[in-house]
Amino acid sequence: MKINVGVLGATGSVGQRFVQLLAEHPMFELTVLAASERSAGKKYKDACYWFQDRDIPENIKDMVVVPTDPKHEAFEDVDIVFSALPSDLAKKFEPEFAKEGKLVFSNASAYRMEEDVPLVIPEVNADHLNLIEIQREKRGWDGAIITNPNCSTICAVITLKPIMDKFGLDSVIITTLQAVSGAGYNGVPSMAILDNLIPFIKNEEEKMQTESLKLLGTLKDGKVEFAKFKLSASCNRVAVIDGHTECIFVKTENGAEPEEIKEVMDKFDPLKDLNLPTYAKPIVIKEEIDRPQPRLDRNIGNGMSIVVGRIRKDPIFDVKYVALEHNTIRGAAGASVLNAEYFVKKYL
Ligand SMILES: NC(=O)C1=CN([C@@H]2O[C@H](COP(=O)(O)OP(=O)(O)OC[C@H]3O[C@@H](n4cnc5c(N)ncnc54)[C@H](OP(=O)(O)O)[C@@H]3O)[C@@H](O)[C@H]2O)C=CC1
Ligand SMILES: N[C@@H](CC(=O)OP(=O)(O)O)C(=O)O
Repeated sequence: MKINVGVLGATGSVGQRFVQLLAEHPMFELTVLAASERSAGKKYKDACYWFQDRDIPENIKDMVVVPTDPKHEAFEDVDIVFSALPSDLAKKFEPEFAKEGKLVFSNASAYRMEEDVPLVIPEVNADHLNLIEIQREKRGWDGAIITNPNCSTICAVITLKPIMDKFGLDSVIITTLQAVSGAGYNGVPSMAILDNLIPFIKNEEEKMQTESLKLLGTLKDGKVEFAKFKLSASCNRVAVIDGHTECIFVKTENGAEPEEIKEVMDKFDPLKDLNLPTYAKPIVIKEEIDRPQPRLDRNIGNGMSIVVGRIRKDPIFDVKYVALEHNTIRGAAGASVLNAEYFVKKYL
C-alpha cells in the first residue's frame, strides 16, 4: 500500500521538483498540494507558473491546491508532508504539521541546526534519524521534523564522507559557483546575473560551515557531537540555471594521494542494497580533463549523483577536485524524498 503524501510550497521552484519526483512514485501517493492563500482553490496548472522542461504530470495538473493548514480536511489521510516552504514560513508551519502527527521532511533551513532535529543525508549519517525519539519526547508531538541540508552543503559533504572515513579530515576549503535556480524563480534578476558573477549569497557560507560539521558529526548519548575539522567556504552566484559546481581543497589527517581519494569516492555506495527508488550512486567520477560541467553532467543519476572530476594533487593541501550537483534535485527535493524513502524502509 502506498503512503499518502503532501507537498507544502508545491507551486515554487523546489515544490515543482517535488511534484516531478512524487507524481508516479512507487512508495508514495501524492494526494495534497498546498501553497499560499493566493493559490488555494485553484487547479495546480493555474496556480503554478511551471518552468520545468517537462510538462506538469497529467495526474497532477488538475488537482486543486489547498491552503497550508494542517487541520484542512485534505491532510486527514496524509502521513508525510514534504516542505518546500520559504524558511520563515517553515518556522511557523512545520511544527503545526508535526503536532498533527505528520512526518515533515523539510527542505527549509528553519530547524536544521536545532539539537533534537535530524539533519540527514542517508548515505552519510542515517543514524541521526534516531534523534526523533528525543524530539517527540521534548516537543510532545507524535509527528516529527526531519531536515535535509542546504544544497551546497550536500554536494560537499557527500564527497567528504568517504575521505573522512578513510583518511580523516584536517582542513577543507570550498569555493562554490551556484546556479540561479537556488534562489528561486524570482530570486536573481537577469540584469544582475547575465554577463556577471555575484560573489555573495546571504548566509550560505555560514550554513555550509556549520551544517557540514553536524552532518559529519557523531550521534552519542542523544546528541550530535560535531566533527572537528576546519572548513572555510566562499560562495558565488553564476549564470547557470541548474547545477552547483564546487572547487574543493582537502587536507587529510593521515595524508592521501589523488588516486586513493578517487578510489574511496568511487567505492562509496552505502545504500545500494536497499532499492530506494530515488537512490543513485552517490558519487560518479568523470575522467575527462574538462568535466564536470553543469549543462552536460547535472542529470547523471537522474540528478541524484554528485559528479566529481579533476581529482589532483594540491601544492598546499593534499588534493583538490571539482564536484557538481543538481541543486534542485540532489540539493533539494530529491534529498527530502530520499530521506523519506530511507525512513519508511528502516523505521515504519
Ligand atoms: N531552490 C533551491 O535550490 C533550494 C531551495 N531550498 C529551500 O526550499 C524552500 C523553497 O524554495 P523555493 O522553491 O526556491 O521558493 P519559491 O519562492 O520558488 O516557492 C515558495 C513556495 O512557498 C509558497 N508560499 C509563499 N508564501 C506562502 C504562505 N504565506 N503560506 C503558504 N505558502 C506560501 C509559495 O506559494 P504561492 O505560489 O501560492 O505563492 C510557493 O509554493 C526554501 O526554504 C529554500 O531556502 C533549499 C535548497 C535548495
Ligand atoms: N541558498 C541556496 C538555496 C537555498 O535555499 O538554501 P537553503 O535551503 O539553505 O535555504 C542557493 O541559493 O543556491
